[in-house]
Amino acid sequence: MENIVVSLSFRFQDISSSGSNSVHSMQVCTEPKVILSTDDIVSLIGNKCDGVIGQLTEDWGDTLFGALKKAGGHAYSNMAVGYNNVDVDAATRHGISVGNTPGVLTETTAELAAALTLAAARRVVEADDFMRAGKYEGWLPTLFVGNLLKGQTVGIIGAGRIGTAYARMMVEGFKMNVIYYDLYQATRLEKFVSAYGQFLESQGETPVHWRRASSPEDVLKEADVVSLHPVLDKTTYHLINKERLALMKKDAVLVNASRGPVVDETALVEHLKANPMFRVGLDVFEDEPYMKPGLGELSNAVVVPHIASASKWTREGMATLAAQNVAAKLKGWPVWSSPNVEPFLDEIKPAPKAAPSIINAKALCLSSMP
Ligand SMILES: NC(=O)C1=CN([C@@H]2O[C@H](COP(=O)(O)OP(=O)(O)OC[C@H]3O[C@@H](n4cnc5c(N)ncnc54)[C@H](O)[C@@H]3O)[C@@H](O)[C@H]2O)C=CC1
Ligand SMILES: O=C(O)C(=O)CO
Repeated sequence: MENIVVSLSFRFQDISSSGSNSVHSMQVCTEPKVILSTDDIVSLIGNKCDGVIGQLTEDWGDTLFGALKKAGGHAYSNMAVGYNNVDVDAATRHGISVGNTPGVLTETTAELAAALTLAAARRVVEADDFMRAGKYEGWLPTLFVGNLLKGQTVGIIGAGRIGTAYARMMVEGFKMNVIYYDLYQATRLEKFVSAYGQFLESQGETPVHWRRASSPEDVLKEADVVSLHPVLDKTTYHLINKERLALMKKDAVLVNASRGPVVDETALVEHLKANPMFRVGLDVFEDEPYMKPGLGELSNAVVVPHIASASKWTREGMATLAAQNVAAKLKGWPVWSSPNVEPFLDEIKPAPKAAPSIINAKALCLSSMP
């Protein structure tokens, strides 16, 4: 009998009908309290638990991995692609695998970043408030004038899966040029923009272009819109600070759907106050669930509560991948080595007998397939 603790209630797909004789017992936490503390999770783990699916709001460090190991556990998965809340070295020391859920969030998160870009650039939330307050007296040439995106430059910091998907949306949708900064070359993105530029030219339209920047500063100075999509680690903590904000255009749009601490939010509040034409769209906050003082009162900030991955398809996909990460480890199955996780989402064909994404697979010497 295997016990798995799931620290949030959601529709859970059957992971136990995969041909093995072992029986899984699954406890889905349905506490009305939605954010669990470390103590809550320790008591949910109890003294017999084989694996846990946890959330990005939880602090998965030595205490929790120690408690899981003591309860006989050896598998953990974040129900998220980002895992800055997980001390992977601590998990490895305890012999526990750490899964995450890449790929199924890419387009959903990029779409919300695009929505925040438009909302901020075209002042959608301010205008909606104005309308509901009964202040609209008739069309005016000067009412809620914002920024046109077409032909401008979008800057991407962190051009991985989500950064690339967002860039493509802005290129295809608004014919924006791209400047990006990443530690690695975004070859797929470069090829796409080049090919799309050639297509536009063949239609007699102005082509789009891309440029790989040599520093974040380069992006911030040149771009009209900057969207942040890097991982959160020591290299990206407060990547956007007072000095770098000062480099941006006075009427630029900044979007953050990565992690709150990538931006020094206190510096951002001061920048927004001093530059009323500068606008931000924020899905994530430095001290979630709180905003830094003053941010909530600023009309040049659009703020939403970390909903970038909140589409039904994505949330079901995240749950499926997280469950399969844990179940596969408990069954001793190998780790999926392809970035394509679609085979795990097929509702007709059985899922591959593999763990979709294990971060410390190498450190734990887990075998891989295909
Ligand atoms: N707001 C939300 O609901 C969501 C937020 N996220 C966040 O987005 C992040 C990115 O997700 P993916 O695109 O799937 O990951 P990814 O791993 O494909 O992309 C991250 C990119 O950041 C780059 N990077 C790392 N350090 C950097 C640095 N110092 N400067 C510039 N770039 C750097 C990497 O080279 C990589 O290309 C996640 O780690 C997570 O924190 C992800 C999904 C939903
Ligand atoms: O997957 C992630 O990293 C998230 O932030 C989920 O929304």
